[in-house]
Parts: sequence; structure tokens; C-alpha cells
Amino acid sequence: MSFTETNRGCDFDAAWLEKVPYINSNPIVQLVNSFIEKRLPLLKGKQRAAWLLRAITCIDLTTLAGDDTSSNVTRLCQKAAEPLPMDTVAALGLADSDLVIRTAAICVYPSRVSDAVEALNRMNLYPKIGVASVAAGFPSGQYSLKTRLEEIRGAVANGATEIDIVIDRSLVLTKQWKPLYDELKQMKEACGPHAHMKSILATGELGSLTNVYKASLVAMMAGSDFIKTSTGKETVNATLVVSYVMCRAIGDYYRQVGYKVGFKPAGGIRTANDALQYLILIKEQLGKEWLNADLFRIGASGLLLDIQKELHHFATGYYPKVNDYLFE
Ligand SMILES: O=C[C@H](O)COP(=O)(O)O
Repeated sequence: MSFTETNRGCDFDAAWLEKVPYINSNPIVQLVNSFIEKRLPLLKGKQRAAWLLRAITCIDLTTLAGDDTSSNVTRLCQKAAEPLPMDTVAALGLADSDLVIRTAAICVYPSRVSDAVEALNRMNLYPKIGVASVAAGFPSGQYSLKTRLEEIRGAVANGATEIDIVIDRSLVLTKQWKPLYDELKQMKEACGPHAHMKSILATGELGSLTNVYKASLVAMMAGSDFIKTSTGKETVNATLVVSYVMCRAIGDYYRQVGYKVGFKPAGGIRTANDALQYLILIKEQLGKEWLNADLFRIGASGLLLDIQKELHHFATGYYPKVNDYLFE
């Protein structure tokens, strides 16, 4: 990953938000289902394998558990560096190629950032593999702004290269768009000039698709480098329908303001098919240029195993059993 100073924000535009029409979910559900049903079966054989490899390079490999320790964070970093077993890499014909398959980043709690930085440094992969820290009172956002900002600064000081902040959903539910913008501007400032800010909207708690669209716009106006669906801790996490709405907002923002903002679905993405559906959606909505780790991430703790199994089967004709992974 390259880290350049980013400035994707613009002034708060209340008139733009007022013009946003009511967004009805029914036609979007039908539209999304119909194009995914058509496109997904068309991805077969080598093309499907290539898309799965692409998906791996866009994963923010995540552990966000109360029992995380330096050991499991170290193992996560090793997985991020070598997400596919050697025999799969060899069978795919990638062993001698220049193509290095790694995940884009790992994603951890703020107190595990130093462990991740140390582990990646030992492999000379920091910051080639990014260290994303959740912050700002993850997952609820229900803390004072002061402590939320301090948490961001602390994670950056410990070496986080990306900060996944959560928004205060109460500001959306009470339509306080300008206060939301002001908070997010301060969070972006707390990230400093190098750490990228991903804004988690927690769409499952925003009440309506219209709110999802408006919150997406406000997060982008405030300078977010990415907008992200969910923490993985809400009752409803990433869905294709909210992703469609967020991608519409990203496309509209790009046409109006001129900045490309990234998209990160997260929460409950577990299978190769789940991942491919998001890739199809992004390509359809935003175009091929968004299909890389600078503009697209998948936040997932449990997706890699399913992709590993499918690629192994594709390359060798053998479906590994769970036991095959026990001693990795
Ligand atoms: O940001 C990433 C999410 O917390 C991951 O959610 P997951 O554990 O459901 O994959």
C-alpha cells in the first residue's frame, strides 16, 4: 500500500442533503437480486479463481474478539502474509510468478496495534500489509468525543496505518447532519496526514436507506477515505442492498466533487460466493477501477478459509477437509 496525504473531503453541503429523495428498498432488492443471479453463475473456472485471488488481496483480515492476544494477532499477520497454503500456490502456478497474493491489511482493536506492527515488521511487511485499527468507541460510538479522538490518536501513534472509526448513529437518527460532519472532520484530523480513515456507518442501525445514503454523503464530505457498512457487531451487518445504496452515493460524490472514495462491506461475509457478489456489485456500480485494495476492501474474520478451500479444489481437484487446516 502507498500512503499519500489524502484530501477527499469538501465543505458541508446542506442543500445537497435536502435534495436527496426517499429511497424505497423494494425496487433495489429486485434489481440487485436479478443482476447478481445473472452474473454470479457466469463467473466460472479460471475467471472465478482469478476473481477469488483478487478478493483475497482486498481483504482486511480481521480479529475483533475480547480474547485477542499478541499470539493470535501474530498468527493473523502470518495468514495475511501467506493467505494460501504453499501447495495451492504451486498448483495455481503462482510459485514462480511476480504476483504476490497477500491480504490488504489486518484489522484489530487499538490495544493490539503494536502487536500487529511488530509481527509485520518481523516479516518486513509493515506497512506493505496495512494495520487497520477500529477506533472512536467501536462498536457503539457512544462515548465522549474527547475519548474517541484520543483513541484514534493513540492507535496512529502505535503505528496503525488505517483507522476504522464508527459514527455516532444517534446523530443520523436525529438528522443532525452538520454535527456529524463536524465530528468526522475532527476524526479525520486526528488520523493525521498518513493514516487513512474508513468510516463505519453501522447501516443496520440507521433506520432507512435514505439515512444510509445521507450518512454516506456526510462521511465523504468530511474526508473519509473509505465508507464501510458495519462493525460486524450489529444485528444486521453488510447486505448487498445497503452496499448498492452506498456505492450509488460514492458514484454521485465522485461525479459531483471529483474524489474517488473507497467502499468496504464488512460483517457476516463468510463464503467465496458472498465475496464474489460484492465484487460483481462494485464492478457494476462503480466500474473496474474500484476493484483494487486502494478503493475496495472486504472486512472479514471468517472468509479466507472458504476461499482457500475453493482455490485448492480448483487447482488440485481435491477438496481439503477441516483436518488439513488443523496444523497450519
Ligand atoms: O470489520 C470487520 C468486521 O468486524 C468483520 O466481521 P465478521 O467477523 O462478521 O467477518
